[in-house]
Amino acid sequence: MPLPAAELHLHVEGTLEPELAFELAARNGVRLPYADTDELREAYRFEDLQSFLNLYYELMAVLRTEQDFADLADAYLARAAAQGVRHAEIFFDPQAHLARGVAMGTVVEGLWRALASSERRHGVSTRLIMCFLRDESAESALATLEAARPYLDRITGVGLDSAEVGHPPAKFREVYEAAAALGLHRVAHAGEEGPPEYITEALDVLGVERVDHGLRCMEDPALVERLVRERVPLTLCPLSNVRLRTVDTLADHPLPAMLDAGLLCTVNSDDPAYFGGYVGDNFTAVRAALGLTEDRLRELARNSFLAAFLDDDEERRARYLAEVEAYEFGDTVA
Ligand SMILES: Nc1ncnc2[nH]cnc12
Ligand SMILES: [Zn+2]
Repeated sequence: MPLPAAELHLHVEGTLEPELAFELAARNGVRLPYADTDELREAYRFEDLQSFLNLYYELMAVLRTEQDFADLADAYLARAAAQGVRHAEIFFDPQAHLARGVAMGTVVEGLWRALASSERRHGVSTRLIMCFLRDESAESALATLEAARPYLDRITGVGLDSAEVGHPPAKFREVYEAAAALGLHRVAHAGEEGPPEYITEALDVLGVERVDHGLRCMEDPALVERLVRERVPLTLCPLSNVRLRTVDTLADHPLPAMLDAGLLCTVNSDDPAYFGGYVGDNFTAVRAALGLTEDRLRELARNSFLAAFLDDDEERRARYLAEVEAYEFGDTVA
């Protein structure tokens, strides 16, 4: 039985497996510049975040209808459930779809079709987090929030993703203020490739409640101290870090040092179709490469539920936390 966990850093577009990409391409009459799934998988060798993003945005061309988004999310939820995910807070990138002429309603209602039946079909509770693309303008982010207004009953929070370096969080002060005024939760990618200062700025200027990645906080001891003191959750993605060369190998990942420092770390999959594994695979990999003890693994699972946006359902959080405490480890965690 897999370790129960919440997934808090997951881009739904990053769950597009090659097989589904070709199926949707055929369904929608979209031509992909790859002969087959093997040739596509060959393209999954990334130099850095940008080289991944290029492919990630290119493949989105196959997502056109509500049913496409529903099928994408449902396939993720099935895989995640099989690996122990009990609760998933799912990012999506509306600007990447709006730019292709796919309406906000198509994206949100399509995703919602899968999310609405997720508990019944997969035993996974869900939340939706709408991300702004940080390499687009602040005005575009504001227009995106405006376009999302009719769907805000389906959206729990906002996030910030895409190419980090050169696009500091402060650029998005206004849209985060507007999101806060609408009662939305706030997170942001910071300290993946960008410097520790971006993490501080995300906290101080955007008022984020969690930091996505946050890996480079380890370069600034005062920032680590602050993150520990303020109990700011970090949504780490170990396999992603290796594939995007943020760390050299999994054995070099700072996760053990981060836990030793008292940081509230969680383990997530980011873009599992591209980075070689879902949440359980990430747990399995860090357990093997970093020799994490059962206590540490349980702490990571506990942290995921503590950091989840379940403030509107504390009973559920308590139930999930009890599952973590009752979990009996075997040879595998996925
Ligand atoms: N790891 C990542 N960093 C920034 N933007 C992303 N969009 C999808 N995955 C991302
Ligand atoms: Zn991410």
